[in-house]
Amino acid sequence: MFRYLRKFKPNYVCYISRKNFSSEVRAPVLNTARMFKSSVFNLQDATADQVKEFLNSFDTVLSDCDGVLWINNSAIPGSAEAMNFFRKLGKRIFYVTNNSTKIRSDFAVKAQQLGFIAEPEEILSTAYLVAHYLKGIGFRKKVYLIGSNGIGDELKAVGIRHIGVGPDQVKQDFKSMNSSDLDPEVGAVVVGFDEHISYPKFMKAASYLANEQCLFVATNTDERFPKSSTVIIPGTGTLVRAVETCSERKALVLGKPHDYVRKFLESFGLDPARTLMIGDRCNTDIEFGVRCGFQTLLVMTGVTSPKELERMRSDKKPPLPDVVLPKLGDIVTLAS
Ligand SMILES: C[C@H](OP(=O)(O)O)C(=O)O
Ligand SMILES: [Mg+2]
Repeated sequence: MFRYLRKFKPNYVCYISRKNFSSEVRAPVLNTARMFKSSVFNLQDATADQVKEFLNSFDTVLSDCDGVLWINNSAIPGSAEAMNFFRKLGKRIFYVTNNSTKIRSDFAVKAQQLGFIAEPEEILSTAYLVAHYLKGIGFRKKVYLIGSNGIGDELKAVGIRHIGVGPDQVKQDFKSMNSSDLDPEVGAVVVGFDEHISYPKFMKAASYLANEQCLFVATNTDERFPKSSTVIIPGTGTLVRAVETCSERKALVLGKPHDYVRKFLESFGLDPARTLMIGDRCNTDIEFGVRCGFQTLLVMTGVTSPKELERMRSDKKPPLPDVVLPKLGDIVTLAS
């Protein structure tokens, strides 16, 4: 069994065995990205040989979606070419997204329409993870869902009933809500992205969670969606933290950078040292890659701006990516 030693933080040295990328051992391994002798290495400064060696240093590509491949429904220029280029090189491809608004097959259709080669089985979305988790623990009750049909349909696909999708506006004096408004069969509250979020939904979620036996599961805690130029788009983390506050409970979060998605990926027998995690957000994508011992590539087309990265780098604020690129498509130009 191979064992690798790598300084992860100045006062933090730990080991990783090649096959185990448990978050208990947080040691990314020495790898080609390390050959650049510093983290946050801009691949645009690499020599042609270094780019070649980097491309030969991984067999599997896990790519985040929002902010790396597309923003909303517009592909980021060059990203489809890059992902299809990796596939042509024989790399295994997974799309690992904290987005919970679609079932896997709909994500695959969206990706194909934007020029990406993608199969449903290659999509790892948090809606699918929620259904996979509840089915895995033998959950038989009903879910009160703050979220979209993406989660609802994945739950239905594994035979789990749910209520709550869609608008739920304040009808009367909201303080007059009483237990007759609650469904006694509910045994879990799930929180994902919900454009119809409302005060009654917070009241219902908190009331169900007043029962300690009621499970509390969340898809992700991204603070914001990738920035548009002028407005801030609150992410799912906004909703999850609100329900945590009013319920005085902590959610089990299934998406990046947390344990459940890591454990799910372990079932594919990936070799951490030869896996590349590509992301636009350091506290989810890069953190996830570092926890798993993957190589990490940060692109500047989503949440993290060059200025923010510079600040993180000067503050030595982990997790820092191994390598960076302005946009994913640049890798094809560098390799040609
Ligand atoms: C931002 C996140 O998507 P991801 O960047 O993980 O694809 C989400 O849609 O909540
Ligand atoms: Mg993203």
